[in-house]
Amino acid sequence: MKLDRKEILKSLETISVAGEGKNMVESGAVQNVMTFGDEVVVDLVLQTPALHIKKRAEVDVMKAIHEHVEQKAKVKVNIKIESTSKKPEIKGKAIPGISNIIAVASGKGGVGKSTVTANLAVTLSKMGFKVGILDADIYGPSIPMMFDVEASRPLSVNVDGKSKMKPVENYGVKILSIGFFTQPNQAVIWRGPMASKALNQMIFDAAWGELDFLLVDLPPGTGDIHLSIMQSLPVTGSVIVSTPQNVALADAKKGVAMFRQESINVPVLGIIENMAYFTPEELPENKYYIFGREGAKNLAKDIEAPFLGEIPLVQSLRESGDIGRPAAMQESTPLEEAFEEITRGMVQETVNRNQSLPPTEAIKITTMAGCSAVNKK
Ligand SMILES: Nc1ncnc2c1ncn2[C@@H]1O[C@H](COP(=O)(O)OP(=O)(O)OP(=O)(O)O)[C@@H](O)[C@H]1O
Repeated sequence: MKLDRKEILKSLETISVAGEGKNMVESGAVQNVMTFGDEVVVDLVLQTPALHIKKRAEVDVMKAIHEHVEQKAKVKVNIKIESTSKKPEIKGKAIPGISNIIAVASGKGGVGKSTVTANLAVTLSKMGFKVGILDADIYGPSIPMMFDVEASRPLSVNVDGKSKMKPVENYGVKILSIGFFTQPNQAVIWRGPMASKALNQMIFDAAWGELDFLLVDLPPGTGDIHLSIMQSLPVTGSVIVSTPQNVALADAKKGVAMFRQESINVPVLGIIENMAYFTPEELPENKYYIFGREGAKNLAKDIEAPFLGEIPLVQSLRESGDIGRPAAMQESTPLEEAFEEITRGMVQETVNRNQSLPPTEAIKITTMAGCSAVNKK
């Protein structure tokens, strides 16, 4: 069997890379096509490290050649990532010692963003990562309660002759929250610039030490405060929490649009579906889809973002939040497993995203993703 290179190129003109209008040949994504007997090697250059786009490009190339040229051709696709000026760039000053800053956002309030943040943090810590949470929810900082440190206050420490805030620590997670600086029950009304200043201090004037992940629990919505955080902090990526309900999904979509707008350009590492279904503790097999079914999963598909997983609505998750001991700490439970799967996905997406960053950071985190806790399935 001899394969014709021109025919192969013609077949590749029928497909495009996800997110690009032009066909693969015209857009320059196809760099080279080589044939050896019944073998074809296609070299592709993509501008995004997103795993699902790479996978889709590979499958599309194979399909096009099998359908239009030769069904039995052995197709090999080599993919190289070459970032252009459009690539997500990290803005703001790098913070020494902090490898990845992940913004957790929701769009709508009350969908469980803080609950998810707290459980992602303890899961990352159990996996061996060094983790911090910056609770930036100026309207209702709930992280101190979820970690049972409401009465604590950050101490001042001296670092290289400068006085810095030492984060409060519990369950292996370092925490700074806007809630530490307000009285309980005091309504916090911060104007955008004031809140940004306080947040900047909690990041740049704090002694976080070495962190693999700093999770930022954002306020709900897509307001000024989000814009200033995104533009002043070197945010690696964002994670969006939504329930399957339409009103929550519409707001989650706005959140995604905010992260993807040109002036912000923070990659969306994934969508998490919270309160996916209700399960009574005594009847764990029963699932009631009270907010609708798979809404956030479908949203992820629509906007071509990874779906990281779902968390059911269970009473123990609410209770553990209220008593200040995140549910994912309880071993061998379905909730622990669900959070582990989601966390592994988030780490993997961070690794993928970091392929377009300077090697030091990417290598560091890639090595850790190989650790047994992260790979455990
Ligand atoms: N999967 C779940 N099952 C049961 N209860 C949950 C679940 N997720 C969250 N909750 C509860 O719902 C309430 C709201 O959750 P949480 O404070 O995490 O939401 P949020 O999105 O951070 O809210 P906001 O940012 O608007 O303050 C809390 O009481 C929490 O315990």
